[in-house]
Formats: sequence, C-alpha cells, structure tokens
Amino acid sequence: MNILDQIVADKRKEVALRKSLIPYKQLEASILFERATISLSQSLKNSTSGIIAEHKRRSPSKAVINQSLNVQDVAKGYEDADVCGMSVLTDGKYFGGSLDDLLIARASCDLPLLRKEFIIDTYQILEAKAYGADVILLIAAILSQEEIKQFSELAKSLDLDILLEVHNLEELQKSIMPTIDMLGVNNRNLKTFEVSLETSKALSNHIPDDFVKVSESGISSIEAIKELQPYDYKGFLIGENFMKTNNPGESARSFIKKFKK
Ligand SMILES: O=P(O)(O)OC[C@@H](O)[C@@H](O)c1c[nH]c2ccccc12
Repeated sequence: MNILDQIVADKRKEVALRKSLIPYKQLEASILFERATISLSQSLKNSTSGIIAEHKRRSPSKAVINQSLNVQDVAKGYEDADVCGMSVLTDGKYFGGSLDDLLIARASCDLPLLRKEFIIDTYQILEAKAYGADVILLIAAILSQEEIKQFSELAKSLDLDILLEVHNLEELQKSIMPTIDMLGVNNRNLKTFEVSLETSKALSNHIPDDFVKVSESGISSIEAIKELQPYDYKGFLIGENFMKTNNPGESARSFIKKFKK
C-alpha cells in the first residue's frame, strides 16, 4: 500500500468514530456555522503576493518540522505579514494537527482559513464549517468524479470555497466542474513525495481561465514564484519554508517584502 492509501484507510476509520460521537446536528449547532465566510479565491484575485501560509508541525515526508510553536502566534504572525490566507493541517496521525488548531486559528485572525485535510466524507465538510474554515481542500487522487461533485456542491451550499488539488492531467480532467473555485497543482507527488515545480508548469495551460490557479508545495524562494507567475499562477501555498523557522510570521513577512520589490 502506498502512503496515500494508508492515510485514506486510517481516515475512513477516524471519520466513522467521530460520526458515532458527534452527530451532524451537533456540528450544525456550532456558533461558527452561521458565520459569514471570507472568500480565499477573491482575496487571491486582489492580492499582489498570493501567499497562502500553512501551519504544519510534521509530515510523512519530513517527520518533524516544528513542534514548539503555538497556533495563535503563527496565525497572528501570518496575518501581520499580510499573507492572503492560511492553511491549517487538521490531520493528527500523519501531520500532528487537529480541528482544535483550526478553531484556535479562527479565534486568532481574520484571514481566510483553509481546512487542510484528506476529505473523504461529507461529515468532514460540516466539521470544517463548524470549526471556522472558509475553504476546503478536495484531493482528486482520492475522490471519484461523483464525490468531487457532491462534496463541492455541499461546500458551496455552506458558502465555503473549494480548492481542488491535482497532480496530473487525468486528475485534472476528471475534476473540472463549475462548483470548483480554485485549482491547486501539488508539486509534491503524495504517493512518492517527489517534488518538482515542473508539475505546475506542465499542467497550467490545461486549466481553464475561470479557475484561480494555485501552485502548492516545495516553494522556498521568490525566484520560484517568479518562475511560476508567467504560467498564470495567482496563489502559492507555502508550509515548510515558513514553519521550519522559529517565527513563521516573521519569515512570511520578510518573504513578502522581498516580493514587492
Ligand atoms: O511544506 P510545503 O512543501 O511548502 O507544502 C505545503 C503544502 O502544499 C502541503 O502541505 C500539501 C499540499 N497538499 C497537501 C495535501 C495533504 C497534506 C499536505 C499537503
């Protein structure tokens, strides 16, 4: 079994357990369920930097990145740095995150928040809303076309934006539908962990213009972004490069400063 299959198998068990303890009705009773969301795709369209900064403690490809920070400081730091949005990993087993991280990020800043999760069930979309997310991630590699349609329609009905993640042409072609707001190209192959910016370049002209294009993973310099901009990328998802430092907010700030020059 490759790592992605393993993650999904674990996730199915986890979601079944969560569902048995907290029913849909209880999620819908969260005060955050009525909150007006902030659109990340709109923010990206109006942004000069397009940086989406991530909170990630560890990952299967890197083991520990940073375990000594608190989410509140990171969220405030990213907001002060004027990033466009924040991504919060909520998977516990492989990434050391939690829904509580999302909730604390929500309480700490007014940035559009992405729930970074392996979504395989509609239940997780209601959780995303109940814990303060503005955007959900859907990963084409683990979903059927019918699931992408059903999940994105539900997310839209909850006023959540949808970032659809692909890694190759086949995934892209099965995923293009009007309920998707942003198309993310993951430069990291989730099955092998190989990273290459060429993935974003190669797929860009297959993405119709009405989707906001986001390049994800392995971005650690302004040069990388400059390289991707001619391919019409408007958003850049950066995790490790900020999170490996003692002060991710400050790192994001100096990154964005260089950018504007
Ligand atoms: O830390 P990086 O290389 O900057 O990558 C961030 C982000 O793109 C990555 O965490 C990611 C992209 N897609 C995912 C899907 C699941 C978990 C994590 C991810």
